[in-house]
Amino acid sequence: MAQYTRVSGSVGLITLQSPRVNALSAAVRQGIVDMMQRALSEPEVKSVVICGQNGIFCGGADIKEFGKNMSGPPLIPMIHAIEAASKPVVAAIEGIALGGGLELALGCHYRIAHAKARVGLPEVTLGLLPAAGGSQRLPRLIGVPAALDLITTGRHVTAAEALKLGIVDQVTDHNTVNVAVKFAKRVAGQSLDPRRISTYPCPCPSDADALFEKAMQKVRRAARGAIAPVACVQAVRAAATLPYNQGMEREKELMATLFTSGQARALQYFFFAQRAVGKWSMPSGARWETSKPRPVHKAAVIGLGTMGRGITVALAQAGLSVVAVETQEKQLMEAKQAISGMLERGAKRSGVAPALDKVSYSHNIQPVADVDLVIEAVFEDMALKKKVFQQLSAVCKPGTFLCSNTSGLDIDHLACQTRNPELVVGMHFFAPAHVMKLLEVVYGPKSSPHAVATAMQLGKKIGKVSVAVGNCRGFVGNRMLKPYLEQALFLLEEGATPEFVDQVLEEFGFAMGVFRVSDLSGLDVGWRVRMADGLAQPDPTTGQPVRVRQGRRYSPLGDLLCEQGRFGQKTGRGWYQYDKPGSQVAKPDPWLHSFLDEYRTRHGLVARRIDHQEVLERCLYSLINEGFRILEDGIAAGPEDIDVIYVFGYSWPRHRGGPMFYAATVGLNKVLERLEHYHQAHPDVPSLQPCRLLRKLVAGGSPPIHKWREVIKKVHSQL
Ligand SMILES: CCCCCC/C=C/CC(=O)SCCNC(=O)CCNC(=O)[C@H](O)C(C)(C)COP(=O)(O)OP(=O)(O)OC[C@H]1O[C@@H](n2cnc3c(N)ncnc32)[C@H](O)[C@@H]1OP(=O)(O)O
Repeated sequence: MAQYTRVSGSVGLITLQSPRVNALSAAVRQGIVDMMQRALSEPEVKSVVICGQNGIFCGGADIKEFGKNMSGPPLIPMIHAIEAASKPVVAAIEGIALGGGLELALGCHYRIAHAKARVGLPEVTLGLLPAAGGSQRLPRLIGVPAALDLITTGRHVTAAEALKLGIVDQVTDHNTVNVAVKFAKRVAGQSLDPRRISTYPCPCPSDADALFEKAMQKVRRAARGAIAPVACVQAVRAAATLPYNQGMEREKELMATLFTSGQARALQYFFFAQRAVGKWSMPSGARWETSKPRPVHKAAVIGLGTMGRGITVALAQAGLSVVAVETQEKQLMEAKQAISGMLERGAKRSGVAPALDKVSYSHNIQPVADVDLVIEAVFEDMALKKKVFQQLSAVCKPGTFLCSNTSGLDIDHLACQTRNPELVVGMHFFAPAHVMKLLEVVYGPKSSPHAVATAMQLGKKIGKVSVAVGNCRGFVGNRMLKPYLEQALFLLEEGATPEFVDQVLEEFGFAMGVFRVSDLSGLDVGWRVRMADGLAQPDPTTGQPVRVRQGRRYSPLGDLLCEQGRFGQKTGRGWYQYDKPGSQVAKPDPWLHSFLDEYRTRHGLVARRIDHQEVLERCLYSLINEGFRILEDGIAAGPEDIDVIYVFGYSWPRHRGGPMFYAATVGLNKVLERLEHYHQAHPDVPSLQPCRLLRKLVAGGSPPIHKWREVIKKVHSQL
């Protein structure tokens, strides 16, 4: 809807009204068309201001309408009519003007923004391009390089930057609508010809071909197979090389391909998935709306290794006071230096003062007595963590939340060490903790809804996307990773090379294949866990590693590499070789190939040709199958939780929506059929056995992903 009022005698004020972000739904578009007609037909009205209700100009097209039958007036003619109007139209931008919202503002003759407003064309993040003239008007207004940057990244810019770039004409600290109304009165009657952006020539640099070639290479490198960024470059190129009307035709053509693409569907699903995870629920019935978080002003971090340092930085940068505790004096000194460096570099990047004074350091636990929340980040060792939780429980003031950054240990065992187990939750950060967006908030059987709500709110405050998950070995992310890693090792045993497996996964869209990731994070990390689990020891009778452990197929390849001191990048050798320890350039290693040959011979394995399809299916479908088990077990509330974890924590390509959305795209019956096929070929690999929920979904006709929760509920009620 849009409301019309006459203000200050001669200004028609059109207010967009569509909670929460005044998206351009059919009703809003109809309202704009009708109210513009009214303003233009009233002789007393000399100029028009468009604004949005509740301090938000417009969040763009209504994404919920995509994929449905679009009704109401189309956006492009609506914007053209505004630009062609005979009376000046001023956009009063408060809050945000994004996507179609900014395109609407670009169709206006003037733009006035509040100092706190942000503008941008984020369509690329939804698998689209700015197709309501944005790709043709913005380069004409601010030039090709700046428009390419904004359109291909989708980044939001502040009002100050928008003014500098020339996107807005004025920025104000005062009431934006009042300022816009005054402005509209002043410009009434002035010629509008110089204000219609579509008539501007596109300022095009002399080396346009080279510029577009470079831009194309850059987006292709970053896009990991996403098609929208490429189409965005093509659309801007059309603006630079074609007259406006032909450019608009090209924009429409490119959009037609994107609009119906699977990638756009995946990215739009992912947009709503990110919002869905904030609406968490626990099997107990506790939910986000009814669970009140407690305020956290002061926090503590225990253990200042890599993770503890990153967590300290993330908390301090968000304005919290942090007590950083490290009992080893040398490590404490090093951590102080590292944390200060990270804070200084971060502050320089964002143009603010470094939050050095937010962090106080201690080599004992006493100063945590008055904090509101503690995050334990000591070495991943249950005995050590238990001891820390006992100490914290004794030292902290009543009501302090005690959180562990464990990546997979049992939260309940830690909660049992404390006087108030209801205050204990997991806060599983991902390295580097001040950079990675994901936070798994892990609730145990005793965790209170307040503790979960507080950890979720703290996550939001420090800029993380937080997902509430149940307590099990590896939680969601690492639990699903296990069968994926296992399949990758089995593929090596059967004839593949690390570089081939990685190539297939990188072509799929992962930033790095499984073996390159393993080299980066260090092979010894998993080795230590397997040793603690009694898996990595050689067979006591022969002294030879065996390929069966605990009754199922096991690959000791990773353990054997670790026994040789090959821990990955840090030792200069792992699944690949590196020029020197610490180097990041991975090269195939002939030693590793001979080692694999010898290994296969020793174990009577005959190498066979393994194709792309098998690598993808075995690695991804085993991971997806575990995802279904996680849903079946109630560890994640819905597929969106898993997908958000995988995109933000494990570099799953966003344009494929996450593993569960991908399974839905491939077809659940196909996933089931291929899992059955591989399980038949490898009956000693339980993770390939299709789980009950997957079978149930297929038997129920493979309902769309937004209906899975209903099936999951039924599965739970039958248990
Ligand atoms: C051939 C066809 C031609 C068609 C041409 C038209 C194409 C136009 C392209 C576009 O305009 S695409 C849309 C571009 N806009 C965006 O990408 C903005 C998306 N929104 C956001 O980034 C954020 O929501 C926000 C606007 C920055 C606000 O963030 P905040 O954290 O304050 O709130 P949220 O929780 O994210 O959102 C609140 C609420 O609003 C819903 N929502 C937000 N934006 C839209 C939207 N564009 N359409 C529909 N709904 C939207 C969001 O889902 C939340 O809903 P909930 O139910 O409260 O969870």
